[in-house]
Amino acid sequence: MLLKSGVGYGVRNYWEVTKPKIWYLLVFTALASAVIASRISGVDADIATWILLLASVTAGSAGANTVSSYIDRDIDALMERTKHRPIPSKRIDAKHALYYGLILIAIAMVTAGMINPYALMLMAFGIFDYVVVYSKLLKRRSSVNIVLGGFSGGVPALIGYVSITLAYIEVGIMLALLVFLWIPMHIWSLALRLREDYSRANVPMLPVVTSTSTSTRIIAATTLLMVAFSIGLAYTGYFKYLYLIVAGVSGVIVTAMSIQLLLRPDEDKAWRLFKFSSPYLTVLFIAMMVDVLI
Ligand code: HEM
Ligand SMILES: CC(C)=CCC/C(C)=C/CC/C(C)=C/COP(=O)(O)OP(=O)(O)O
Repeated sequence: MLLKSGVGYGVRNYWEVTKPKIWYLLVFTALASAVIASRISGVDADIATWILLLASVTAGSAGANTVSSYIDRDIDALMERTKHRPIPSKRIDAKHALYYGLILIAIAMVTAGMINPYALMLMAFGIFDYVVVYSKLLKRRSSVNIVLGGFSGGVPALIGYVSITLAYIEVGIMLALLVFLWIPMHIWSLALRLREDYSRANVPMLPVVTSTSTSTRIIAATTLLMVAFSIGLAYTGYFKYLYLIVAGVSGVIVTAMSIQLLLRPDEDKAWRLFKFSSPYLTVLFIAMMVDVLI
């Protein structure tokens, strides 16, 4: 029975406004990067660092998503995909959501600062890039909004890495870059499937402002670039054969899906590529973690 009033109802709404199904993976990339950092460098962080990392990236992602939901409340009300969210559906007062998001961001900054200055600086950058650069400045103005806004997506992985060590920092940067390169396939396949929705809200996502053939060509090209980079990671000497096999097999699958979308574009193929994108990234990070742990 879905609660329609009372404490449980409020808690559910304040949980939902943070877009938890998104930040689960953001937090996972941060923790996975921290495990990789720990094993590659041999640094054994204390439990407090792990708890602070979990708290800061969860609060930072949840807070940034909540503030972006406040910023996007007008366009969210116009899109089928988002109009039932807590703010447009008036289950949470917009201003209350803003204050809530800002409190979460404050918690993220304090806990990141308790880890080290690098985590704090990266947290500030990641939140600024997503809330200000992407949500406030670019999302409604530029068809390449996710390029500059995409840096934020890779930041949790880098925060996870620097929370443990700066040794072999190139690995942390490569993990963040992998996420960054993954974003175009992730969002542009969704935007292709929901182009009418985005068009109604005047959000110039690339598939809205370009033809289907152009956007599917760009999706296929960015997917190939991401797959090549992911397989290249296997030859850096930090990971072993399991990751190479997983990156190879999953890379072939996601490449085939993007080429199928290019050759015979339709909404189902776009949706399937979008839905495959998150498990794909998850599996890559799991394989890297297992490779450094065994
Ligand atoms: C600028 C960068 C990004 C944009 C514009 C973006 C956009 C989106 C959008 C519009 C959705 C659908 C949300 C919904 O309808 O509930 C979504 C889902 C999701 N995003 Fe992203 N995303 C970005 C980066 C990321 C990053 C970096 C991660 C994690 C590393 C991520 C993880 C997810 C997950 C797990 C979902 C749910 C997927 C599903 O429902 O199967 N996103 N994203
Ligand atoms: C360091 C740190 C914590 C950084 C924050 C990283 C972060 C929250 C990235 C979120 C990326 C994302 C899911 C965007 C959703 O786009 P959208 O707002 O266009 O999606 P929507 O249309 O579903 O609202």
